[in-house]
Amino acid sequence: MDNVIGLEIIEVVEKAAIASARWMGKGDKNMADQVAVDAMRARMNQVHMRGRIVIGEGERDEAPMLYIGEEVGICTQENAEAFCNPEELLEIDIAVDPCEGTNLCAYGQPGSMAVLAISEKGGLFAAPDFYMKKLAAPPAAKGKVDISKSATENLKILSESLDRAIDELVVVVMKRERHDELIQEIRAAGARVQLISDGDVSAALSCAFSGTNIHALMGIGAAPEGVISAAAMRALGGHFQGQLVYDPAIVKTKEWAGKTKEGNLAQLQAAGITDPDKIYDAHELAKGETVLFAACGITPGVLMKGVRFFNGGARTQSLVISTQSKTARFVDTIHMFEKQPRSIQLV
Ligand SMILES: O=C(COP(=O)(O)O)[C@@H](O)[C@H](O)[C@H](O)[C@H](O)COP(=O)(O)O
Ligand SMILES: [Mn+2]
Ligand SMILES: [Mn+2]
Repeated sequence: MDNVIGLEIIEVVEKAAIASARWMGKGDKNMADQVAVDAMRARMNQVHMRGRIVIGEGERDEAPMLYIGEEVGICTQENAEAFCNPEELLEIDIAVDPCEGTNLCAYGQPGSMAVLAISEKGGLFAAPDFYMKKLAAPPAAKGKVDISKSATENLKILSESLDRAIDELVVVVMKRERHDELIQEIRAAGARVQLISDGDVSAALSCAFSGTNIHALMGIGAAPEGVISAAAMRALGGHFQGQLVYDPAIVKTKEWAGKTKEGNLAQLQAAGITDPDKIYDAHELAKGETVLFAACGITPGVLMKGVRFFNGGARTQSLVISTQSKTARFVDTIHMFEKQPRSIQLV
């Protein structure tokens, strides 16, 4: 799978990132999202694969999305039988977030990116559009920290695993009312908190690389983003655990204000989730034999630069991670928009 689509999926995230970046700083998060969705879909439909979207995104906040169950790939085009034999093409499942951090993009803030994860059919957990409690940590702490332990206990374990004092640890937490106590606890334990408004995929991913000065992600974000983060963390050998959250009183968001715990539990049951309290590790959320992850920076982030436009083109930076080739590949691309570019700029 790696060789066949590895290179093509770089372009899928690049196209989405470029489209979204044109709306960077314009204050319109839906447009930033919509153009990324359209660009991702268009490029995906040229890839030689039989793909199925298992995680789209947007139901929760009614954002534009690639639909769950949507089929993508070259064989979904009109007259496809004239130039491809579906039986010969790879059947794969895809989790996408064409613009992860729509607010970040709309308001010109760091950390938004176009992102996707791919595995063979059945290889990715088809997470419902719920919330998820998450714990991400560096490879050295994998299997040692535990989402069922308190933040204080996990910080002690992290400190031992990384051989650094607790006050040398930085934990990323989303700035949300639901995290007020968690933030207090982390600070009381002596660690430092980096608050983010959005973009917890980037935060989870950053934990896997030493040198980012991010040592853990704690707290509750969205479940679809949890699966995408898990795919990357599995391939990188980092720690990732997730647990669905179904109680609106814990989540404390206006989106869930009208929901009930009982209603949410019934929804999970209907989705085939028999144990709503299950703690999933990265290998369960992204269990396929081969897992690919690709991201392209929209705005500048910890790991990737954002899209930089010049007259007639743009430069992007992407990251492709593969369990098959055991690589984390940073890809730097200059895109030429005109047939005869006037100049190709190293921006
Ligand atoms: O920041 C995020 C928003 O993603 P997007 O809608 O694609 O721009 C994600 O990283 C978070 O995981 C998540 O969606 C967020 O935490 C949801 O929580 P809330 O904003 O409190 O509803
Ligand atoms: Mn997102
Ligand atoms: Mn998004």
